[in-house]
Amino acid sequence: MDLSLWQSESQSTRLGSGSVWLHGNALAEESVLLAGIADALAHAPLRQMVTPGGQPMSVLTSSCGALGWISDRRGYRYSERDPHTNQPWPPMPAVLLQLATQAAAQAGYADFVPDACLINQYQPGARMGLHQDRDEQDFNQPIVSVSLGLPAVFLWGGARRSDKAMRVPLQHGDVLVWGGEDRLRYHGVLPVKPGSHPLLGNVRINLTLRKAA
Ligand SMILES: O=C(O)CCC(=O)C(=O)O
Ligand SMILES: [Fe+2]
Repeated sequence: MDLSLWQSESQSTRLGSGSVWLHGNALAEESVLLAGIADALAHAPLRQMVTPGGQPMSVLTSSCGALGWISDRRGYRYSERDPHTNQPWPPMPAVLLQLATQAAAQAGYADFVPDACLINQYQPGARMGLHQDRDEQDFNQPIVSVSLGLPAVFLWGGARRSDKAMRVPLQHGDVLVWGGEDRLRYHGVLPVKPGSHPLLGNVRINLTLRKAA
C-alpha cells in the first residue's frame, strides 16, 4: 500500500508513544487563523533573532500570548514583553487557543492550556537545526505545532542528538502534538524548498504553542 496515500486519507498518524501527527487539523479554520496571526504580527512584527552564540537564526520570529520566546546574546528564555516594542505580546487569537487545546485533547492531553505561541516564518532555504524544546518549566505539558503555507520536512529524532531522525512531510494545516515520553525528543526542520502556497505565497509559518510558565 502506498504510504503517502494512506497518510493523507487517515486523520492522524502516531509518531511515538506521546506524539501524534494530525493531518489537516487546522484547515477548517485556516482563514480566521491566518487573519489572527496577521493581526498579531502587525503588533509584534517578525524579526531575526540571534542565538546566544551570536548566529542569526534563519527563521523570522515573533510571539503571541502572555509569554513570548526570545533568544539573544544572554540566552534563550520567555519574556512577558516584546523586547522590540517593550509592550506585552499580542493576545493569542481565540481560534488558535481553541485549535491547540482540541488538538492536544485529541492526542490525549486533556488539560493543555498554552500561555505562549511562537511564530516562526521560514523563507525558502530557512531551516531549524536539531534541538530540544526545554525552556519551559513543566515538561509534563505537551507541545502543539501548527504548520501553514509551504510544506516542509520535519525531522523527528530521538532522545539524543545523534539518534536517527524520522522525516515527517508536513503540509499546510497539519498539526503535531508531542508530550509525555516524547516531550524532549530532538527535532528540527530541513531547509524549506521554494514554492508558492495559494494563501501564504512563498513562506512557511509554524506556530508552536506551549505552556511555558
Ligand atoms: O517549524 C517547526 O515545525 C518547528 C519549530 C520548532 O521546533 C521550534 O520553534 O522550537
Ligand atoms: Fe522546537
